[in-house]
Amino acid sequence: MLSSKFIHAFTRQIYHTNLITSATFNVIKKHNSTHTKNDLVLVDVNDKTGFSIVTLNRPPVNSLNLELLSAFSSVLDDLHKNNSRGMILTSSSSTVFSAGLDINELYKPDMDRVRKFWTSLQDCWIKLYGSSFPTAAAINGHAPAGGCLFAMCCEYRVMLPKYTIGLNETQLGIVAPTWFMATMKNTIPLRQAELALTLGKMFKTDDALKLGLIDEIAENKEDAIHKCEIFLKKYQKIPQTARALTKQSYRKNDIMELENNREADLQLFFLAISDPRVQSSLGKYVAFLKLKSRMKPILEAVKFLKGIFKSKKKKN
Ligand SMILES: CC/C=C\C/C=C\C/C=C\C/C=C/C(=O)SCCNC(=O)CCNC(=O)[C@H](O)C(C)(C)COP(=O)(O)OP(=O)(O)OC[C@H]1O[C@@H](n2cnc3c(N)ncnc32)[C@H](O)[C@@H]1OP(=O)(O)O
Repeated sequence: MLSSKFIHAFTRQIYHTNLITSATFNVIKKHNSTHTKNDLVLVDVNDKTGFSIVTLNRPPVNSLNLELLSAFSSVLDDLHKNNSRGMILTSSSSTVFSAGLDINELYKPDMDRVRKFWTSLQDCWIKLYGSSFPTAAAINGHAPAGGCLFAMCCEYRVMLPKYTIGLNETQLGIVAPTWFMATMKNTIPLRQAELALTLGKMFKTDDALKLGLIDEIAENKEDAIHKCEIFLKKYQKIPQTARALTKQSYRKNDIMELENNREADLQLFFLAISDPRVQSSLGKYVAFLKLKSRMKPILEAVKFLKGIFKSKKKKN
């Protein structure tokens, strides 16, 4: 009953998007690139392929706060309305794809804002994981937690060498929501997902490839985007509605589970972040991140000096 209702709704939605005239799409094409409020998310449409490159642009680490999530959510709406031919998700940072949820939204939160924040995150996940258009992630930097989640929502992942990706929540003393877990279960083998989730494991690029958490390794960002384009082009020969319905049917149980329990999920989140032990873990983590950031110049100076000593030793 539920599934036929769901398929029916999605079929209507997809037929609806197919019927949207190309006029709306041309508006985007003509301008070629569109930027959201505050430029937190940049959108560039490739005239030749019709693929949109969506760039998360919140320096320094693209941590996902309410404003970034709201901007991303409306970009996903636009792509859907404009019957996008495909999306490539990437980052404007040279070392971080996304640092995941902004810890400042979770630590000592303002309850009004945190409700909007969590609802926006739910919106983004439902729209991205269930998108009718095909998606690929060009992971040009570290992708912990929420960063990994958004990459896993895409159907294909290309990552640059020597970065890390994973759902590390347990390391922070928090529990990944069930829909985060479901997304990982849809990406890597079940047992590996359980181990990765309970250990809060971050995988280096090579290991992520072996595990199937990513699909390819690229030399640099341009190469990653190119590889994503090659993937998206494969769908050009496949009838659009059949492809979209297959994807959405495949993911529908996970999506319906959240759709039907959004308020309960929100309440569970409130309960979790109100727990003094969770707040204490988050507080320690915020302090650790700040300390690490401040120590960076010292660590870099030590590395530099070590290099000089090493080269002097070699000469002698
Ligand atoms: C039933 C439910 C139970 C419990 C629910 C409760 C909560 C569960 C909800 C959801 C699950 C959580 C999902 C998440 O996404 S949590 C976020 C996890 N993210 C991380 O652990 C990443 C932390 N960051 C890093 O590891 C590094 O920053 C990174 C590798 C990404 C980049 O390293 P780099 O050396 O390039 O930069 P840094 O010097 O470390 O950072 C620069 C700057 O940015 C600040 N920063 C970093 N990450 C975050 C973040 N996630 N949020 C906010 N701010 C962040 C860092 O402090 C530095 O700031 P400053 O000190 O001002 O320079």
